[in-house]
Amino acid sequence: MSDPLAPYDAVLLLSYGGPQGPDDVLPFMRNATAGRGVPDSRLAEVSVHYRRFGGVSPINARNAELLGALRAELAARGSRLPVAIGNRNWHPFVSEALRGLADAGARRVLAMTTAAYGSYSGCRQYREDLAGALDLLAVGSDGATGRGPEADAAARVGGAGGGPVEMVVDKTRPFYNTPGMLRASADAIVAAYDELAAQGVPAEAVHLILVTHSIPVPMERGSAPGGGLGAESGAFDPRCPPSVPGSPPVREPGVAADLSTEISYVEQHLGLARVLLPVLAQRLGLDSPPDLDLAYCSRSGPPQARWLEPDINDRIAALAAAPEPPGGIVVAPIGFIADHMEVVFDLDIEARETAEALAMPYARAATAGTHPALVTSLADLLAERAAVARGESVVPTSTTGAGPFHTVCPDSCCRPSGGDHARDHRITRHSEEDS
Ligand SMILES: CC1=C(CCC(=O)O)c2cc3nc(cc4[nH]c(cc5[nH]c(cc1n2)c(C)c5CCC(=O)O)c(CCC(=O)O)c4C)C(CCC(=O)O)=C3C
Ligand SMILES: [Fe+2]
Repeated sequence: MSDPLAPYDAVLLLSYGGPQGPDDVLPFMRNATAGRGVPDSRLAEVSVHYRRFGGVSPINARNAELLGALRAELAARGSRLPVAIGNRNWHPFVSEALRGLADAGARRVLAMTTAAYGSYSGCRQYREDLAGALDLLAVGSDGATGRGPEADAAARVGGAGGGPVEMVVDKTRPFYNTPGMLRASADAIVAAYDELAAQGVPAEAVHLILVTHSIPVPMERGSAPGGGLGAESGAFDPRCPPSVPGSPPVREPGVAADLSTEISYVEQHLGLARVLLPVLAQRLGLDSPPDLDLAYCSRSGPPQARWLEPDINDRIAALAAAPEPPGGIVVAPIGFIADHMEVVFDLDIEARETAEALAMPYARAATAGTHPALVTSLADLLAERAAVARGESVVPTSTTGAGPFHTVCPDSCCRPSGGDHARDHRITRHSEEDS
């Protein structure tokens, strides 16, 4: 019997990666900031966050848990495909993961990111990582020496890996608008409200702040399939040449793609918020939904660059200074699916300290993690993408009414900045059947 995820022969979870010990911190930080205009002062500051946790990022353990849960769910659905993890900035790198899958016989891989929302960082940049890894694979290297042109060249000369392999990798759509994401977020926020209630702060007195990773304003403008606000008209920007020379435009078999409904990084969050808030009102017995309040954490980049605001700490301070301050604050990191460094440092340490200094009761909602509803939705998304690859008709579901996001990334998807085509890099090619 064929695998439910056929025609794919392997699944790859794409993630950011993080240091596994003190000696990894600096090289990891160099990878994470290489060529990205992050000042040395910020590199030093974030390195201290990692050292505070013994140089071990929590992201590796969280990703291992997700990998385990996804493997179990796929096995329960009758799939025998290997499921691996590959990271952008630390071992196992995407190149190492693909080499491992290739050595096990995989030639057509289905990739899914741990990023729930589409943006350059969460979508296109992973496709660039894949393109680089596929290049290494094609010349016969395992890429174990890491990223960057020099490392790549060294890996090629060293030839540590097996022989050259041609592989095709496809990627699933963002999953912020799946039922699992909604369910997991609602459960976590209700639990955080309960935590404050136990401290004597009733739900009516709580102010909810949804939090996500800040990104540069130009990246926000580029963060939609049509090239975002930077594109002049239409879903596809005719000025943007195919990223892979000679590749035909991407078409989705069986999917009536209305890309005009595709929305930017911020709009994706607001879309989830708009369906989440009424669910919360109902679950918490509130007369009206909590206010829609989205704040940002983990700003990076030089001080003069514009990033999405308000910062979560500034937002807490503003609420505390309001004429009628709330009785307590629930901070819900809906932008992240796991408790990695941005959550355990920026929210559990920094933002909590801000709230405590202002005598503001504070509870941080859990991330979705391995919530069974999320794992179900992730497996559904893999199945959906496999059906598209088989040429079957699929109707992608969306809880937000604003999607569904494209199942196959259009060429113009998630640019680093709204109008800056010169910065477009090579991205992975899709398989023949999709184009
Ligand atoms: C949108 C987004 C997500 C969510 C989507 C996704 O999950 O992918 C995300 C996740 C993560 N970001 C992470 C870590 C870092 N991000 C950095 C820097 C940056 N992030 C950016 C954006 C995002 N980042 C951007 C625009 C930069 C500026 C430089 C650049 O344009 O790339 C830096 C450099 C130092 C700094 O400037 O903070 C670090 C160390 C970790 C791992 C945490 C751990 O170890 O537990 C994770 C999951
Ligand atoms: Fe980041």
